[in-house]
Amino acid sequence: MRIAIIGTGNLGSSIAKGLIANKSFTSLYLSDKNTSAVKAFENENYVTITNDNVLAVESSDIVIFALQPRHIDKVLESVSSLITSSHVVMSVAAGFEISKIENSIGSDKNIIRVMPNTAISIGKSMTCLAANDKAQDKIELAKDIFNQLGTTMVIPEEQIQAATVICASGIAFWMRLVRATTQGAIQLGFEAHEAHELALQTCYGAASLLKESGRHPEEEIDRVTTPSGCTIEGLNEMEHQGLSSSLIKGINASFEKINQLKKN
Ligand SMILES: NC(=O)C1=CN([C@@H]2O[C@H](COP(=O)(O)OP(=O)(O)OC[C@H]3O[C@@H](n4cnc5c(N)ncnc54)[C@H](O)[C@@H]3O)[C@@H](O)[C@H]2O)C=CC1
Ligand SMILES: O=C(O)[C@@H]1CCC=N1
Repeated sequence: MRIAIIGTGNLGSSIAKGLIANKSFTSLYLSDKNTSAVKAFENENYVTITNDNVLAVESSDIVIFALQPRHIDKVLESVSSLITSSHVVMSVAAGFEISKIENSIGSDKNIIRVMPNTAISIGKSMTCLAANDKAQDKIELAKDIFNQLGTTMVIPEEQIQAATVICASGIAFWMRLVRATTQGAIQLGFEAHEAHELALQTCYGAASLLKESGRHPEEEIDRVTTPSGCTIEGLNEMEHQGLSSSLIKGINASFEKINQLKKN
């Protein structure tokens, strides 16, 4: 597979890191105006770092556009004449619909919207995929690539905005929960580095329990909450203060915002 990533900022460089760790390409072009985020990969085999988007597109079969929504239109226009019906074009731009990409490069081209998160750099992304009509038979190829970098789910394009909030923004939401736990632990007397380790491993354990047991979170909660014990005391206080409610409201606020971005 000859792959190019156009835009190697936060997400583009994370995808590159994951692909390089898996060596899942025959060539990888990393193209950006500013290549500082991928400088560390310059000596990797079969990796070319460049400022030349045209060279990257011409040298690849799969082109991943990891640009901000305000830049992607111009870049697509600048390379549209080079994109053939055998290319597979992937875009991670949040709120940027397939129809807009089709307007730039044509609906006869293979287009797949990909919504990963930054855990892709360590092969643990939750990546959602949606393809245009032409690329329905390329979705397996996209799954093959992104399953090496975590887990994939194919969804209708209408759900990509919601998936962005839950999975891409979700990384930030979970980070804040981990951070808040460390702040609580420091207040209870742990050193900051100890608090961080305690919070992190407990969070990892909770996610692993759900993944490996297949049980519902409330079933796991029932196993921890001793009658009249400290866990239910804390949990109920958190709910009185609106823990679940504020999380759900935050998710809805993010969703409203991403839908506004889509209209711009
Ligand atoms: N950061 C995240 O966790 C996630 C981001 N996204 C989406 O991914 C996209 C990229 O986000 P980030 O990586 O955070 O942005 P970023 O700003 O870190 O990276 C974008 C890169 O594009 C480059 N660029 C701009 N114009 C260019 C041009 N003409 N030619 C070549 N390169 C050019 C910039 O120099 C920059 O390095 C956005 O559309 C965002 O909505 C999607 C999922 C998760
Ligand atoms: O915050 C944002 O708008 C982008 C999309 C999801 C993650 N980062």
